[in-house]
Amino acid sequence: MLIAVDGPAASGKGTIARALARHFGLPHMDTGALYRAVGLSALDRATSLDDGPALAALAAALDLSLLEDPRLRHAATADAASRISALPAVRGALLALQRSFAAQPGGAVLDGRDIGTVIAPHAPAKLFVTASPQVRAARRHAELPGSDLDAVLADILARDARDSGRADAPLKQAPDADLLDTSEMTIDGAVQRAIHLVQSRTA
Ligand SMILES: Nc1ncnc2c1ncn2[C@@H]1O[C@H](COP(=O)(O)OP(=O)(O)OP(=O)(O)O)[C@@H](O)[C@H]1O
Ligand SMILES: Nc1ccn([C@@H]2O[C@H](COP(=O)(O)O)[C@@H](O)[C@H]2O)c(=O)n1
Repeated sequence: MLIAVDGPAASGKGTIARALARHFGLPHMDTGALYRAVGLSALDRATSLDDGPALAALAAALDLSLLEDPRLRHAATADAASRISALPAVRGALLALQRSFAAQPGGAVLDGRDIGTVIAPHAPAKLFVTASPQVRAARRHAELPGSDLDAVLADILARDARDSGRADAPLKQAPDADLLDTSEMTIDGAVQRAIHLVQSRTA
């Protein structure tokens, strides 16, 4: 069973994707972490966030230990990830890794921005998870001690605009994806709804 989960920043797609993976006994890939790792690697090396060839080289030889780095969740890393992910050379360098994860026997759950549209458009179950920007900002603010709610909201809106507005693999709902707006849902409620939607697509 292959499940594609997409949505904007802090919508809850990672929480839902992990819960689906546990429920259906599938491996899970957080593809945003790959872009964050490339962004973090670029910040560490002072590589320009506009230098496509240099960033693609970092992505192609990605140090997977960076996926465990706590700095991956910092706002500066998220911002860098959002900038470098607009570059086709970077996206191209991460494509094979994601597609081969999606192609493993038995299936997988992947979450990101372009899973249902580019990485696995053939996935039988696709969710587009969203929530209002205010709700997403409040959730992210609660996760980041010492953060400023207005700054978190501004960061989320800027990332939404960049992720949706780029030419290559923009954030958008696939035509055959089920929309799941979690603004008014608890985590448990959202997970139960997601399981039901996947079951109805794969029965
Ligand atoms: N339905 C919900 N109700 C309340 N809190 C939620 C809900 N879903 C997720 N959360 C919380 O919101 C925060 C963001 O969720 P999560 O990390 O799953 O979002 P995401 O879309 O994967 O974020 P990102 O794209 O930035 O990686 C987490 O603290 C999570 O526990
Ligand atoms: N499939 C994807 C996944 C992520 N991105 C970019 O990475 C940034 C960080 O992702 P999170 O899911 O961890 O928030 C995100 O803002 C996107 O710019 C992507 O382009 N494609």
